Amino acid sequence: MNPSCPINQTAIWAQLHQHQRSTRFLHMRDLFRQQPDRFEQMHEQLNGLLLDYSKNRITEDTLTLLIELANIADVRGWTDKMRRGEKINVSENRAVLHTALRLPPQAEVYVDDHNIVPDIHHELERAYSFAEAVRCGEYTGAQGNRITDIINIGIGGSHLGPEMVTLALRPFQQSGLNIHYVANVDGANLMQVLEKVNPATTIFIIASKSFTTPETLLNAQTARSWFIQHGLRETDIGRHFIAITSAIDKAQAFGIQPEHIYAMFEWVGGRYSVWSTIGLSVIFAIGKDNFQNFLAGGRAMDEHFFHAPLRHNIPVLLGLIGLWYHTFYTTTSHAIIPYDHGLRRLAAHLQQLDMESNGKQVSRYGERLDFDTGPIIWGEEGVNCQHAFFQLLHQGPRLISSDFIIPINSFYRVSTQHKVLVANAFAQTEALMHGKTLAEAYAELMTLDNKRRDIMAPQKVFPGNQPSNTLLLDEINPFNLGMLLAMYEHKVFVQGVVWGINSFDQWGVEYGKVLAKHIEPELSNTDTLSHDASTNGLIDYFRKHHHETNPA
Ligand SMILES: O=P(O)(O)OC[C@H]1O[C@](O)(CO)[C@@H](O)[C@@H]1O
Repeated sequence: MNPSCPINQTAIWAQLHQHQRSTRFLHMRDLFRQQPDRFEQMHEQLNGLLLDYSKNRITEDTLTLLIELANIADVRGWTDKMRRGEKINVSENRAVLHTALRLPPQAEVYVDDHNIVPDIHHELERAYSFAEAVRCGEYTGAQGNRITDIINIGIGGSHLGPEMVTLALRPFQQSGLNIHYVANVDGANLMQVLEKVNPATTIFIIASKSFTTPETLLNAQTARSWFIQHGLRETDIGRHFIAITSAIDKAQAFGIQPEHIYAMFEWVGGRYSVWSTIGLSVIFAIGKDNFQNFLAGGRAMDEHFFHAPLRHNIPVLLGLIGLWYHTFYTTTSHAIIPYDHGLRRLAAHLQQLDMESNGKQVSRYGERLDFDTGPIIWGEEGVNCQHAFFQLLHQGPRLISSDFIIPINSFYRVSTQHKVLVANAFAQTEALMHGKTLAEAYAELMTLDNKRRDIMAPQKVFPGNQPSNTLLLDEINPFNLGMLLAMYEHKVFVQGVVWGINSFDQWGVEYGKVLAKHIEPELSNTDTLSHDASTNGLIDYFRKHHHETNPA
């Protein structure tokens, strides 16, 4: 698509709107009745991953139209541009090469005539060696102590991906190291971690691509002061503080020694960076072999995405089905429901991945898009969410799509419990799809008198027709997790391409940062305020009621 032919002015766009109007009263219950082999027709498999997308408000015609839309939007062409290293992040004039992070050492990808693959592997090998030296006790703290704790200080993409992967792969943790994450500038986050550790046995990773993110830098400075106040010397900082950044000079200015700086690359966005040395905390936890399996899983999904026909392409199908709801049904949200305790931070990671990428209403050419784009991503681990917000999914008035992510096997050898977990997940997708009719509700209430039945039956109706995708994984292991995360990255990419969005910048985050910089000194001084009445009132109230307390 180019500016002269926006996607919403194409014939296929109008056809999809027409198709939505003519099919919107179809109930999935009937679609399953009419098409007994619906599961056979509407599932895909890749290695240890199965996607069942049959519980969606779609027919074969819907898919044909959506694939046509993907072709018109040139999803294939944009994918090729991305993997070849063309600067598709036009607003920042950058290539977008998180897929290169997953390539084997012998591959070649060029940015400005420079093959970046050896650089990637050089940095990863440095990270593997350092983590191994720490894990085996060869690298010690400044006072000769064995390292026991790693604290990753970073926010957004420099936090969410690494934390989520570390939690998810807990059973694969090889070291006795405790891995902590500090993201929030709320001092409570850092302090609650620091009170658990000994500075002489702790390594701080300052993870910041830009090395300018105020929250991260303030946390890093506070950690450094705490380190000195707790018995270590200024000269010991070099042994306990390391950085991952693309701003090497800034990390050095902070006092980090060059041999402890791991390079990040300009052509990878924060929310796509867990595959790079930003994943160092993960490497500390699970070691080189497991991390390489994680990369291999991502690469397997890349190969599938690059080569499988669109009709059988897992990220393409997920992207198009999501777009069908968000744009043509104008739904506003999509839930992520992993039935796995280890994946409890998956929704948080995907929130950033999806909403920071596609939460936009202007095209990559600067034109206003007058259709609905990126959804609100939210979610919680199953089954906890069943006892929290599932009521609204089952009987609330809104159409809300969701992804159920379910491992078939648990690492913890608790089959009996695991079957209960999985049965709950399957039951939810069935209930959401099938619902319960008024007649069925009346039939269930035979023992009540008629008056009571008339009151109760409507309350027991489940409209159903609530769409869901189910993703089954053999188990949550590094390879499968790699496939899963890369799958979501490509899903977001497909949607961004069709909507005509640049999914790789994040200007929306900048404005709030600028205003915070203005307000921060105003909280301490007595200058006259010139904001709106609400903001003035809040600052004024804070000034009157805040008690100054800082560490000695
Ligand atoms: O790694 P950095 O540069 O500190 O940035 C952290 C995060 O801040 C953002 O720019 C905005 O939230 C994210 O895109 C990024 O992941």
